[in-house]
Amino acid sequence: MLQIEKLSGGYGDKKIVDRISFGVEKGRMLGILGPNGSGKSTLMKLISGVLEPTSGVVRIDGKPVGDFPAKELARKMAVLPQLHAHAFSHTVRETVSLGRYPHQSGWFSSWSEEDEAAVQEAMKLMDISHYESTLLEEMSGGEQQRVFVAQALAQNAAVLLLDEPTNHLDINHQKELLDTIKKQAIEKELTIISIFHDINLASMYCDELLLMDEGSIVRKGEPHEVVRTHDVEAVYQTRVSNHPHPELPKPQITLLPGVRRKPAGQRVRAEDFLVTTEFVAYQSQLPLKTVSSAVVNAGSGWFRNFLNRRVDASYNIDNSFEEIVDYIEDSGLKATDTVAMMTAVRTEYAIVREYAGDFGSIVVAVTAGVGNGVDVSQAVAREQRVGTINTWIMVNGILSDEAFIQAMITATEAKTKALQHEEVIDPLTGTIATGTSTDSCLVAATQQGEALQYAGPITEVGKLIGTGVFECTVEAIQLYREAKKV
Ligand SMILES: Nc1ncnc2c1ncn2[C@@H]1O[C@H](COP(=O)(O)OP(=O)(O)OP(=O)(O)O)[C@@H](O)[C@H]1O
Repeated sequence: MLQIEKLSGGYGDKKIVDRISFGVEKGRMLGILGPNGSGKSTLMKLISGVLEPTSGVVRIDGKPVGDFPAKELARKMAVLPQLHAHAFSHTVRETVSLGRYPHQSGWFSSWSEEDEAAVQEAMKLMDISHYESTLLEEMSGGEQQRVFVAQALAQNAAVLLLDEPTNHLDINHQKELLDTIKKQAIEKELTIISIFHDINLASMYCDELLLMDEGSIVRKGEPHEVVRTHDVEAVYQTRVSNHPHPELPKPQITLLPGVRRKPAGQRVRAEDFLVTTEFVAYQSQLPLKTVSSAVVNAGSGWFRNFLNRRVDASYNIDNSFEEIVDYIEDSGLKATDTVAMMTAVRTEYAIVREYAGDFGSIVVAVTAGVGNGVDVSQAVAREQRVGTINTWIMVNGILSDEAFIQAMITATEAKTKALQHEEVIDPLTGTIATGTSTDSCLVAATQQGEALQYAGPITEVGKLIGTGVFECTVEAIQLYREAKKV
């Protein structure tokens, strides 16, 4: 393992790195993060011995690096520097072969099968074998970067120090390179320290991160301990937002631009909803932040078009997605900018109403078909049909993440209360229904105006959602029943 103890150093009298200590176990990868000039490269140079530390010690498996003869140290530790001395007029193969230098007693004279195998493997890993005879100056920046990483890998050292290995690489090659390095770390039990500018890549690939500022460690630990909004904002002096990776338990950050959307004074109004026999639709000037269980674009996102489309009760719901996307595009809208759900209920019976409060207002839109009522507490296998209750809540205000979730809960409770009020019965159990088997809910917000941190029934917006969804659902059920009688 690699141990760094109270390491300090810099350039002449200029102290850059100040008493830094940490350790990296075999098979693990540690990422160094920090703004420009924070001392990342200087720390790497102190670890690799390019710079003489003013104090502190670096140990490999307990032995101070100063005690290793130069060539032996090079067999233990490979370095990918930030800036490469351009070895022009060298071919790819020659450049990668330089990585074998520490393993040789005499220059090329002692080129062994082992050297050849290491070079071939490194070129294969970095996907540059086909460039073997190409001159470095004839390659792109990203291709050259892969050659230098191959050179470091060919060195077959147990410790790998990488200064921005993904520099110049496109996203696929960034992923390929880091996948390869990570795999090498695990399979060959390498110890890897790598500098990153991309916090998200570092979070995804590193077991541990170290956040530096002004030559010191601000925070060190697993990615979830380091990639935190507050620390990243303080160190990089920029606004960021932290969110989960869609597939991995690794936090990711998104930059929040300094130039914000102009508050265009946009307001969602009930009279701007289009209610026809074919659909209920709302088109917003600006995208609304939306959370929904729609058919198209479910989950969260920003959308301008909202569609609740009527389909026949016998509609085949297996291939509904593609069919509804075609329908959206045929209507002249962009599916990528549209949240769409469907219903077998007659959409002209939709209830759309506006409710005003001190903070602003909300618009509630409900279509309800209750022939398909389900008592959720007695869930049993049922035939799936498209008679549903679709509930939209559009908020003129800024909803926090909590508020989006609370708005959904409040709306669902209000819907259930409406079914109770209207004594909608689950035909299978004979008990009061709590919803239908295919209900959808959508909460959208302009993200302009007043900030609404919460949306439970204790809050003003929650009260409007509760009353609004209850009233609209009751009325929609009554209309549905009236229509059935005719
Ligand atoms: N050769 C040098 N001589 C004198 N000062 C240097 C030298 N190299 C770097 N410095 C100074 O040391 C400080 C830290 O530089 P370093 O390269 O370690 O930062 P870094 O975190 O790697 O930055 P970047 O993200 O820009 O690569 C900077 O203020 C820089 O000006």
